[in-house]
Amino acid sequence: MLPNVNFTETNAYKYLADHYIDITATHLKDLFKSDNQRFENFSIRFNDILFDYSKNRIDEKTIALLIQLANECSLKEAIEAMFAGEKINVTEDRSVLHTALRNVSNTPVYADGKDVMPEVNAVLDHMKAFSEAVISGEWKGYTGKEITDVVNIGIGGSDLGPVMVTEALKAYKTRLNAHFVSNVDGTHIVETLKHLDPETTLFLVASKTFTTQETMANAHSARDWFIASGAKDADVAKHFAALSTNAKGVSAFGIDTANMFEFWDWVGGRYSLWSAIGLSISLNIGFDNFKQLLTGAHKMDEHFRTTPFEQNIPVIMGLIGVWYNNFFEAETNVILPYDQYMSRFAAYFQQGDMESNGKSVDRNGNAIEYSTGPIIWGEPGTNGQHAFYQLIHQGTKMIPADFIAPAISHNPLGEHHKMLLSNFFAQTQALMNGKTLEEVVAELKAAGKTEEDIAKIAPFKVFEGNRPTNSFLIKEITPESLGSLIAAYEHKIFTQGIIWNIYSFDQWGVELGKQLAGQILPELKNDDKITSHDSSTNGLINQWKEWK
Ligand SMILES: O=P(O)(O)OC[C@H]1O[C@H](O)[C@@H](O)[C@@H](O)[C@@H]1O
Repeated sequence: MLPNVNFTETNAYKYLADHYIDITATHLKDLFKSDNQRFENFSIRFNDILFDYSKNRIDEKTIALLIQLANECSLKEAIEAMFAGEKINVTEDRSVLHTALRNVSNTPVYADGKDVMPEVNAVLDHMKAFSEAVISGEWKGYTGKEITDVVNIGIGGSDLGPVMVTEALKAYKTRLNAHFVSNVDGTHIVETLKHLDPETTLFLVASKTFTTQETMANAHSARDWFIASGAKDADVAKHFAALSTNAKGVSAFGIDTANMFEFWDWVGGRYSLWSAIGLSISLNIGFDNFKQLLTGAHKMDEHFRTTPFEQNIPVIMGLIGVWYNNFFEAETNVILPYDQYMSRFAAYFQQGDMESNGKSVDRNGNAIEYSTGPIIWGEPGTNGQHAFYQLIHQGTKMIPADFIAPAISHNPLGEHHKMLLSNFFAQTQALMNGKTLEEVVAELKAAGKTEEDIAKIAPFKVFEGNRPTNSFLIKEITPESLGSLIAAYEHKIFTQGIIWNIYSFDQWGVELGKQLAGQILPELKNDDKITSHDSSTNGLINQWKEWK
């Protein structure tokens, strides 16, 4: 059972509300001035990850009260409930056990009274054998040629994780070329297939339910393209594999169940990259590296489960997020990887976080009166600096930012990495310190500007600073460190869901649009004028019918 506490009614919440007034009276740079141990006090080393949260609008009392809040909301018990396989996804009546998928310690994990580890390991063995056969070239296409290209067809959780990890770990690429098709827009699959050869292409149809419209449409089009090349139905087995929980659906599609990689309903879509959904990752970076990814995540799982909250990275991340979300009324959280390979990291956690905690009903089914999940966004640095950082530095909104950078680059080209990292360090410093009017005036004077010019321009050059950041400095982006980092973000989402008293593992909000699209699709198949909807929807459909 998950705890059921309205966090706004806890003692900690009341203390935090008072404490918030004190903190807002203090500038972040002054917090540094008054504590020369601030970095040591507010940073955590975990293997090759340094998590520095000292540039946040917090002091020791803030952290103590936030931890009291976590305790009053029984976070510890909730963590145990998840790891123990309790059905904490209540509205779908399911356990939440993505942690079992990466349980490299192999200790038993129970769902519905049954140890899931033998099944988990059997699928991993299958993935290993398949990946090795395809990568080595032992697995041949229907005309006897080796596979050169792998196309993952999936959407949402069956796409974003594999894409993000494959990109992030491109430095570990095998000889296979990776492609990802997700959008039902025909352009996506047409553009992908244009450059591929059916004789050397392997399709992975990735869908937990095996009913998702976009994925099924793309899988059928891929199959048609394959058959149109002269292949026979019997050849499909050599070129299509399925990653799914739905064996019946897979057989009905015509994929050999020997080529089906199974997972289970206790794996949420957006937490599924660790499951058979990760087969594209295993093909693209090799199974051993995939295993390292699991190992890194497992290490973070252990850290989350056993480390006191004061030293617990996901718990601290989650609580600081609550602090900004519910006291400072920050609406978003920007993720800024200073690593080109991690360009899809923010997009991945847009689903991870927003689909999990974008909820407005609490665990009692009552409408919520406080703010829940933040809007997640972001792009890799330094591109973001030349696009949207203006608003982060000088806009009217507070935007807590996560900076992530590897100490060692996979591409140590000249001075590039030093330049990149100088930007990372400088940005967090600039956001914290800002620049006062006096500093601006002094600078302009030194540059020889007249009093008149200075008066005209100075106010626009002032930076208030006091803008919070977390920094993750990672020794190197390896499968293991990436696995740990992803798991830390997953558990941050969990922590926040517990505090907000919401169910983080369902996603009913994606249903309504699907349902209405199902009603509209038949109306698009004839030329009849549509009058059954509101005037806007009718107008749009009828104009489309005129133009199509
Ligand atoms: O893997 P599937 O079943 O194709 O689902 C793909 C996606 O569908 C919906 O949008 C949601 O349920 C997502 O959480 C899910 O990731």
